Amino acid sequence: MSYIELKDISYKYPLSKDVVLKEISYTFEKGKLYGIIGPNGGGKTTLCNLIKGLIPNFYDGELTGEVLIEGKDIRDWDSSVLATTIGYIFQNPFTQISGIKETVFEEIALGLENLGVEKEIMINRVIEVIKLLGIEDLVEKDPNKLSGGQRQRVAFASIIAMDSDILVIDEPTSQLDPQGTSDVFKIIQGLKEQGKTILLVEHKIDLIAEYADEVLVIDQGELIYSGETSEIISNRELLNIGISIPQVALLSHDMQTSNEPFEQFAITKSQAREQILKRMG
Ligand SMILES: Nc1ncnc2c1ncn2[C@@H]1O[C@H](COP(=O)(O)OP(=O)(O)OP(=O)(O)O)[C@@H](O)[C@H]1O
Repeated sequence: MSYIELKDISYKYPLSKDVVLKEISYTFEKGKLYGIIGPNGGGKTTLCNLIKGLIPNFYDGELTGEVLIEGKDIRDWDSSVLATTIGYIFQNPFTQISGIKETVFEEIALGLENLGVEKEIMINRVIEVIKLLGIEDLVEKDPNKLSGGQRQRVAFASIIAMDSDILVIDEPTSQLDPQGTSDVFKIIQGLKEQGKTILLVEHKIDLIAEYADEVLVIDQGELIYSGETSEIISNRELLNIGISIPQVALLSHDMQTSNEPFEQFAITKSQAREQILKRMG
């Protein structure tokens, strides 16, 4: 069933000469994780801004086509309902922090406070999220003095606290080390298991291979490939536009042309391991 629908979307920012999104149509289903990939400047963040409703509500510009959420045009949604239905984790965590709260605890509570959630429920919810993310050491800290990686975790916490049904996450691991990246992806997987619909911009293709159900490739404003993850990210044509494909997928391609191909095309290490173990009996 279509949950979010883009219908022939084209968009130009007020000050840009060029159209930044070009005739994009796609249907997103509830509870799936969608990876959005593509070269720099292709339009991924702009697409996120659109789905979050920042375009056209915050940015002007020229927009044609429709964004429907649960069948209703995004322009007809009440802005406060939209803000709670869709959580957005910005690419730059420095812009995510409100700047008006003195502690991380208050910062995480801010969205719930704005919604007028009862104090006790709010406190319990914030504590729950802090434990979930393992950021107990940050609660008393000044959010304005955190490192990029810490801000990224706090941004996650703030959004999870809101319990939005749709999460638009723009490069969540750009400021994180490998351990932090793996922790964040465990959280994203947990959110998916809770039935959230997740749109995730991420350059790390191995993570997309492992976690995404479907992938959209955006290049120069056009949706050039879209569909089921293994089909899209095993496409060697991606290399021509500067997108890497997982090493495991390259290995699978080699295997397909060998005398003993894999029974199933592998795009993650665990899938390749399974194929190899099968082969070994
Ligand atoms: N506020 C703005 N006003 C005018 N042009 C903009 C604005 N924001 C982005 N652009 C332009 O729109 C195009 C798409 O940018 P966007 O940030 O959506 O791409 P992206 O795929 O997310 O890039 P990256 O991977 O570098 O984050 C770029 O040419 C960019 O310069």
